[in-house]
Amino acid sequence: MTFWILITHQLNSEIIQEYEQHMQMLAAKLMWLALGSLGVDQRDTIWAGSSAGFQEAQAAIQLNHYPICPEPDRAMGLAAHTDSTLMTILYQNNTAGLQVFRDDVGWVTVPPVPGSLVVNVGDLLHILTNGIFPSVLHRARVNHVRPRFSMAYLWGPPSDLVISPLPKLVNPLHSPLYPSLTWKQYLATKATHFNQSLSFIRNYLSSPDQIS
Ligand SMILES: O=C(O)CCC(=O)C(=O)O
Ligand SMILES: [Fe+2]
Repeated sequence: MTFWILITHQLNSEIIQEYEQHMQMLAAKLMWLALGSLGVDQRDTIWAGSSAGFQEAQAAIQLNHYPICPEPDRAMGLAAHTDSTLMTILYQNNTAGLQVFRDDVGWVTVPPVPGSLVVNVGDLLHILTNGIFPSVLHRARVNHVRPRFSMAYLWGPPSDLVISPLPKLVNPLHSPLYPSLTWKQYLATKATHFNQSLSFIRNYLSSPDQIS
């Protein structure tokens, strides 16, 4: 909580810059762990740069505040969505609220664990891995006892970089499910098609120029 107050009072402070630097390094590390587990290395991911640190990556920090709500069953803090990122690294204060959707059981609460961060796979990692790492549908609930805060580090590629299923993950048995497109194009699609965006672009495999 103290950390949050400091940040909100000094948005341009060194604290946020330092947090950003740590998140940048963590995101690169997590990206290699994810890609490495699929046998993808630096040769297959040219934009990672010579130091493999994804220096060209773009990121934003989103600060979320969910005030106490007298009727939490009649309100939603953040509606169900997937993130339009490669991945999102989320800090939540010690108040539960984040839920992820699991096909087999429905909405599941992600309990805040002190000192831990939550990593959400975003739509671009879903595309890049041809759906092997599916992006996660999630939402944030409110409660009537305590306010909730979260801080999302939204991490993605350079906005004009063309993203497509990694060639190494595509073969005659696993055809590419998504077309090539930039983050900018994907965000424009998301603005129109919301949670249907991934299935929408799947239908445009043969004519990516038409995506907007
Ligand atoms: O507040 C949360 O736990 C979720 C935030 C989130 O999903 C987002 O900022 O995209
Ligand atoms: Fe999110």
